[in-house]
Amino acid sequence: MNGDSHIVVDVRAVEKSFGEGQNRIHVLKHVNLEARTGEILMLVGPSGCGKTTLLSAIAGTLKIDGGEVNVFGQPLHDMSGGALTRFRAKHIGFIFQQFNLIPTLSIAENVSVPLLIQGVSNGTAIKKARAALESVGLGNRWKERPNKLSGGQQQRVAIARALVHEPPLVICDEPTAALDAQNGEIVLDLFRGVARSPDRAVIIVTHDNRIFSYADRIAKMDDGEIIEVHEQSQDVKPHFEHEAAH
Ligand SMILES: Nc1ncnc2c1ncn2[C@@H]1O[C@H](COP(=O)(O)OP(=O)(O)OP(=O)(O)O)[C@@H](O)[C@H]1O
Repeated sequence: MNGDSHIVVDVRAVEKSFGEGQNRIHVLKHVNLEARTGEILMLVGPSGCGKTTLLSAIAGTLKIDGGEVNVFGQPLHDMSGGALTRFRAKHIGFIFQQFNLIPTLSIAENVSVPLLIQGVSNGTAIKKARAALESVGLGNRWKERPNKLSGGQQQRVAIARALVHEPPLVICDEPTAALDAQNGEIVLDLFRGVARSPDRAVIIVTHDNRIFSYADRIAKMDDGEIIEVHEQSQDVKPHFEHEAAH
């Protein structure tokens, strides 16, 4: 990260509850968080503490009860319908826990979807999709359907799809859960490349302690609150821990 970084995600006093009456659970409790250009921000914390809920609020896929979510200066909490969809399509690449690949399309067609939404021609979209698949080590599988691929390979397709249109903000929920060390390293190096571009940022929710050294900052969450944000020196080259320490 450098001194010229800008705030790209500004989460302020965000509140979210699910359910009604006795079943109501308060999942986000006055959450404040910033993400800046040039960084990989990791969000960690125990299962059920609200990480995915917060990520969905930042991605604009979840309506919050209170507070503000500003992304590149745009108030997502005030946007709806087509404007929000268009904003997300252009600015945000997501990698969900479920890969959400379309089973009837080849993996190259799956990866080309974000480009087609932006009006890129079919031929150009497939060409770029194949290059994105190449970058995650699946260049020679481009014609195949998702169900022919392993879980880890499908996860890499989802990563290629999230990056293909070069969105300035990349948001990932457990992007390395199904990946071995070699592929995890390829993916984290791609994320680092994104985060080192001057106007881009990456936010990763993860339990995977093999990848913590790639974070510029780590935000710890517990029971609906951010309890600590810790800045990491990048003097030591980030590396993928080859021994899973789960
Ligand atoms: N759509 C929903 N309806 C009702 N409750 C929900 C909904 N989404 C999440 N929750 C609840 O909100 C709480 C936080 O869930 P969330 O998925 O954000 O946690 P998390 O920290 O991402 O967990 P994990 O690490 O296990 O993925 C949980 O108790 C969950 O059951």
